[in-house]
Amino acid sequence: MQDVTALPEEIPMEVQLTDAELEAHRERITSFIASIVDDAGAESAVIGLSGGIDSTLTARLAVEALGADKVHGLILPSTTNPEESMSTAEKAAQRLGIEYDVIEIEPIVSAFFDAYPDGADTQTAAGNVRVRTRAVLNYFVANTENAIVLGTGNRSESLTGYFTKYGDQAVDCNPIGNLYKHQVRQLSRHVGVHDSIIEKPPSAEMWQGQTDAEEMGITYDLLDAVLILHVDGPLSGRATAETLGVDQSAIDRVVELYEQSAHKRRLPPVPEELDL
Ligand SMILES: Nc1ncnc2c1ncn2[C@@H]1O[C@H](COP(=O)(O)OP(=O)(O)OC[C@H]2O[C@@H]([n+]3cccc(C(=O)O)c3)[C@H](O)[C@@H]2O)[C@@H](O)[C@H]1O
Ligand SMILES: Nc1ncnc2c1ncn2[C@@H]1O[C@H](COP(=O)(O)OP(=O)(O)OP(=O)(O)O)[C@@H](O)[C@H]1O
Ligand SMILES: [Mg+2]
Repeated sequence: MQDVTALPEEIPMEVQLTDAELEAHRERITSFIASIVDDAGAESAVIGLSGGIDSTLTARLAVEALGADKVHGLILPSTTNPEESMSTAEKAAQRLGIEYDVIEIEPIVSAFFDAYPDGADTQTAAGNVRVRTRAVLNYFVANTENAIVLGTGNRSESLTGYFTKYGDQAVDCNPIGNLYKHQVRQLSRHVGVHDSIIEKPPSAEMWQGQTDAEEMGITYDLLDAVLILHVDGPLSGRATAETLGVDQSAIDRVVELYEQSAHKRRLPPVPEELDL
């Protein structure tokens, strides 16, 4: 796996956000959350808490936007979540002073596996059942409490399709959706998310030992650089590889992830209108 821990300084990227820019993002995101809830006539927001950086940052900004009494955390452990992650999620909820429930999802997941045993041992298919089960619970609570479901998706995940269709993507809004993963880390530091959460390797925890970087075959730092320069930016693939000092194969991998996941970034298509 290729890595670039320190990107060459001459790369003209908005990689390092200044304090003023981070404050602007904070302000934009908190007003966004407040207006989404308000415009929907909702009373509060629901968010799944995993003990990871995306959900901890989003929950923190939601508390800033709405107040702690208007944010409801759901901690939804399964057999594939390390206990440490779930206790980190609980501590984060307690630190934020929000109401939270811990609901074990394995009995629900087992019912799916009993109903269709062929998929139970298929790593991604089974993991996606866990992710989609959480989405059902998020909306069960949102419907009950007249609440909005806050998503935690970021731009790096969106552009690579690194999420479960109608799973963790099944939400009402994505407050940190404009931020690349390294910017999520910067904003998390800026608002005071605990270092241990910022430094933990990102993982969907859909199976034991899973990490985002290993599954995607690229680190977030390199992924973000390629997204910024090539997928979102003006450089050719070759110029991006040369600028970053990495093999073309890294660029090809990112482009492959981006192209293969186009279907996850649009609404389900319908046939063209008949011209009768
Ligand atoms: N071209 C196309 N046009 C329309 N639909 C298409 C399609 N290709 C596949 N599909 C549909 O999409 C399905 C595959 O997509 P999906 O069901 O999402 O499944 P898939 O993309 O295979 O798996 C989800 C991926 O997201 C990762 N993930 C999930 C959840 C959280 C996180 C995290 O970072 O925390 C990461 C997970 O590790 C895995 O790599 C296919 O079964 C098919 O139904
Ligand atoms: N065990 C869980 N309980 C409740 N929600 C969860 C759980 N696992 C995942 N989620 C929800 O799914 C989202 C997507 O997971 P993802 O791993 O991308 O984010 P994260 O765990 O917050 O951050 P990261 O793993 O990158 O540090 C989480 O942010 C959270 O909202
Ligand atoms: Mg995670």
